[in-house]
Amino acid sequence: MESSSKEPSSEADQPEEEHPVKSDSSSQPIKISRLLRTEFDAKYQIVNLQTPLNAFMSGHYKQSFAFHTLRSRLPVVLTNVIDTLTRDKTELVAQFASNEFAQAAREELKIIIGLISRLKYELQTDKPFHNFTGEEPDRELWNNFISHLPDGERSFYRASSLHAECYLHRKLQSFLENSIFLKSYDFFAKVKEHALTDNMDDVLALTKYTRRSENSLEVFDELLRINMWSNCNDVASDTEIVKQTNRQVLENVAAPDEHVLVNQAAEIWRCLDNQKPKKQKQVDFILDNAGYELFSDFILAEFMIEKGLATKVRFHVKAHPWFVTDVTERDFKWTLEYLSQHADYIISLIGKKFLQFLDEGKFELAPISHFWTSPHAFYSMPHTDPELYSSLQSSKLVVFKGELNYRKLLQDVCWDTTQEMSTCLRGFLPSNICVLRRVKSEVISGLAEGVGQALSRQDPRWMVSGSYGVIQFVDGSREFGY
Ligand SMILES: O=P(O)(O)OC[C@H]1O[C@](O)(CO)[C@@H](O)[C@@H]1O
Repeated sequence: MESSSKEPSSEADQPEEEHPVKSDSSSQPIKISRLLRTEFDAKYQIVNLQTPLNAFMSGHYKQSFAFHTLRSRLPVVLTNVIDTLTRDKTELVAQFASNEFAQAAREELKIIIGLISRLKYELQTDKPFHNFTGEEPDRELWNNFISHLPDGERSFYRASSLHAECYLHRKLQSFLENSIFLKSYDFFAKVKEHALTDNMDDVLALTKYTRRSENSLEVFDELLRINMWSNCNDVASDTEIVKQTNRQVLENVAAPDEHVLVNQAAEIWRCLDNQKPKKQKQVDFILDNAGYELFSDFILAEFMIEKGLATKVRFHVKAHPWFVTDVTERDFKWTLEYLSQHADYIISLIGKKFLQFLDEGKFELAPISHFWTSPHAFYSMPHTDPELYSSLQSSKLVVFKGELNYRKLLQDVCWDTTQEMSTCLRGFLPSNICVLRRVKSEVISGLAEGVGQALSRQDPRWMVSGSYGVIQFVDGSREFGY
């Protein structure tokens, strides 16, 4: 989803270009953008700064990844959706409408393309968020949220980027929800399917590697690292590292990995492997991306079940397509079916085993909650979705996968990198918490003193490249008496 095929058409469409010029005082090239505000910056009051410490991530700060996302990445996502709809028009009409209604479906498709173009224009011109006025099941939640945003934080570049990104993806989905013919269409279904089918070598390698694993902390630690590195769907295609890293982990799992900035595997192991036998030990996975990442989630969950670390793993999926590659119920089931029917015997066997786990209640799909596709940071869960919060309280460990979950845990704030994670959670601690995430934005906490500074000197893009990761743990036991 990262490549664009459209030419920018207006000033607001122009990507940020940085033209190297010679400064007067030295022969060093400097960037014009450092000297001049662009028309865009002036119009939308963008400041040429990094995100200040303790501020929300926002497109307001030009030197932030949030700005890059709003200015360059999200318009491309929308352009690609429009391109796909235009390209697949005939196929879609045939799939979703009978002959009798083909013309009406074509008209509707045109309207949807128009709505997406309008959303893109609103994004590029920092327009305010609009209420939801259709049949969205979570309409009230969203409208309530929008109405409580302070005046100056209700548009794309003024809002926190968490809110802006969530709003954009929610609006995109609402165009389908409110359609007649395309209600059940998923703009990103094919992208998600390819995220698995294009990576079957990795699926097979991981399957073979994890058969007959020992029940030990070392193996568990490896699996956590493999799983954390699998969180790569969203990382820009400039990072060849992404593909390689997982292979490296598979090939040389014993090697110390200085790209894992925090590794609390031992604490997670202790939390699950406490000697006291328990009748029920449930682990919850708050899933992120479909494809190879979801497969690697199944592998980690399988290990937990088979080694007695959990009696049940409950998977939380998104209520509807979300952030391009997030797992929905359909993706979850499609993945299991695809694996179980695969021509490769080993893959089909593992697919069938996972289906059996589902039958036996060792794997479970959690009830669908709109909280995961809301704009809310997780600390608000006890108030906005008390039922979900209390269901997580019965879990031994809640595993949060990926970047967006991490940002929601930390409220999308640019914390001091050494801030304790438990502080950043702002009281959100339904149970023990584990996060497995590649670092893709400036939101991070829990690093040792000096690590952030050293990385910034060595690699200024360390926070956004996706080539560093964290395996973090927050102990919820004291509070809840586990
Ligand atoms: O799939 P993940 O790990 O949640 O990553 C997606 C997120 O990462 C980003 O690319 C950077 O924060 C966001 O735009 C998006 O929220």
